[in-house]
Amino acid sequence: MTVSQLSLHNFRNYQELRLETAPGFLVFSGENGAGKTNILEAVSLLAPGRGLRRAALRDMARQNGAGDFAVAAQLGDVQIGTGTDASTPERRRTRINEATAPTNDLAEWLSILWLTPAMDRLFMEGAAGRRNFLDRLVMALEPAHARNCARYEAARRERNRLLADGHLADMSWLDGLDGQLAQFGSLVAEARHRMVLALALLLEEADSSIFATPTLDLADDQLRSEDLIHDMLRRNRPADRAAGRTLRGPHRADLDVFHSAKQQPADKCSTGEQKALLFSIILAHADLIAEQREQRPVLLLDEVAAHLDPQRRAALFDKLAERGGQVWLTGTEPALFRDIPDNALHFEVSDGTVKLR
Ligand SMILES: Nc1ncnc2c1ncn2[C@@H]1O[C@H](COP(=O)(O)OP(=O)(O)OP(=O)(O)O)[C@@H](O)[C@H]1O
Repeated sequence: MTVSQLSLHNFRNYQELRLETAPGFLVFSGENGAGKTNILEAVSLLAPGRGLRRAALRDMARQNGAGDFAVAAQLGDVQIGTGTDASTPERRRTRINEATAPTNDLAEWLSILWLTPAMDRLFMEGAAGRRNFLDRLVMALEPAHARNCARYEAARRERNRLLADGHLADMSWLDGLDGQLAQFGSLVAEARHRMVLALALLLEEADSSIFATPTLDLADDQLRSEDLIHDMLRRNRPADRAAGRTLRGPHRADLDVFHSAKQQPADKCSTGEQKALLFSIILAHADLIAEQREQRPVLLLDEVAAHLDPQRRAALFDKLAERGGQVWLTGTEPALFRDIPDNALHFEVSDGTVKLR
């Protein structure tokens, strides 16, 4: 499935926009602040979660607009849409084929992944960013992962509240929450484990001549079965009570990435090498989606071309073209996309308007 039409209403610097798109490459160029990333962010909202900037919904609504916003897409004969109402700007609403639907159901329709300049620091910063990236990779493969993560998080929040309040007279409540954490935590951890194993197999065979090949590992990966998680939660109750929160569990998972050839952890690699590791992961993951979901991903690549030398840039375009799917690319200079396949659609973005070049 790919996006055949994108419509925006009061989203960031777009009052109204309707864009006819096609499978393959979609290139958006224009000067700084024109609204290129905003388009990619809009597409990223067609997946569960907070989108590629992880921004608050309120910030996405156009300033000086009515306070609401809408992003809608046509996927062949399927219509999906998400946004807010002016009366409830903090609440996201989603519609699939004109019927209200849980936002997590969006994962059933599109496998969306992105790389943004902010992700250049993915390996340097805390585990939360990598966990988020990991869960996106899993969700693009197994749509149910979005729902399982949400259920785990809801149970964890509730358990943390109980631990922080110290109202533990009703132990059966805590028992029930531990059961839920173990059940959904196990589904989350098993899905991450499956994806990392499958991706590692593809990465072993990947061509490492252009982009460095990583090996992947999951921290605390033994803690996967429902029974093990349940036992751990029971044993950790005194420590959790003292801390007022759940100290251990799948919410602390981390994705460890190593540069295979250099035998170095990713955070010790150069900026360019780190970016190359991310490209390798994204490309292998696109193959995994094709293999397991029999569809191609929608890739949102924000300003990736500018940071590659011409040879690597051309190699990236080739590799993406081989894989098919839909690739949304941004850059300030149209010249950056000279080596892109002929059938690409080039758009010029200027101050919240988009024109076909
Ligand atoms: N809620 C909003 N309402 C109106 N305008 C907004 C809103 N949020 C952001 N903007 C505007 O959108 C513009 C930024 O758009 P975007 O980040 O898409 O630019 P870009 O073309 O990707 O730029 P760059 O090349 O610098 O990355 C800025 O001018 C910003 O002020």
